[in-house]
Amino acid sequence: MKNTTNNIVISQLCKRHGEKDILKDVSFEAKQGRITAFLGPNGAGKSSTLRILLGLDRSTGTATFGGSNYVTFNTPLKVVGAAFDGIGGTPSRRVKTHLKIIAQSNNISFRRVSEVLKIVGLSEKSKARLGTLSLGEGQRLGLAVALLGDPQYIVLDEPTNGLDPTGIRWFRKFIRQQSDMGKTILLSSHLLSEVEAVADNVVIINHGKVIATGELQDVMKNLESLEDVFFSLTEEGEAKDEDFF
Ligand SMILES: Nc1ncnc2c1ncn2[C@@H]1O[C@H](COP(=O)(O)OP(=O)(O)OP(=O)(O)O)[C@@H](O)[C@H]1O
Repeated sequence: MKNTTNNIVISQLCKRHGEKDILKDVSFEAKQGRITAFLGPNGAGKSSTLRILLGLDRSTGTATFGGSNYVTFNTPLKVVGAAFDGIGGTPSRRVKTHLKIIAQSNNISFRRVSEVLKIVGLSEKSKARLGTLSLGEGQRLGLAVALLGDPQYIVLDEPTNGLDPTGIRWFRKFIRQQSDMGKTILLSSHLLSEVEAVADNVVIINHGKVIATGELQDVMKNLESLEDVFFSLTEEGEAKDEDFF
């Protein structure tokens, strides 16, 4: 039986920038062994929530991994693997060196570097310079970094951006394998079709407010697609953001 204590719990996050409330009492859970998609149109508040979860920004409310704040972890990569847009690092640095530097900072064995490169299909690029990687290869490298410490929690911001159809198919299989291993997975997306293909649970956010949450099947109940759910739950017109599809 799967342990259910390794959950990501977001509770009552409120965040204001100037006059604007960008997060309004955001609460939800991502459960162990499940893929939870955090879905919403551009500007809905997804990245802001994930940044708070990863200790990169502050707010009221709490955001925890198995009951602990990200900032309390001494070697965070061994607990949480996260991938955001961009891979960082100097463009002239080689892929393997990049991973070794990150591994060293978290007390992770260099042996793990070759392992994660193999998992994400980048072994042949280990000597390539970061600046020469394609967008999709950069995404894979971001996933390699996330996996370095073999973490329980995986948090990914728009992980399929820049991937071609083969890459997207690969990603779906990859992330399912990770959840089957009992990992807790939270990924953000503004693409409904992507979420429908990969998620067990879904949390929909719009204008900084969670408007639906639950098992994908339940949220979709009696509706043909998440597009219908989204339009049925948001104000007509306002939510019709072409970029959402
Ligand atoms: N530092 C900041 N100062 C002012 N406003 C901000 C700041 N950071 C975010 N915002 C605003 O907060 C809202 C939510 O932004 P956020 O990046 O969280 O959205 P998102 O759902 O991740 O969107 P996308 O899909 O486009 O990445 C947006 O209206 C954005 O302009």
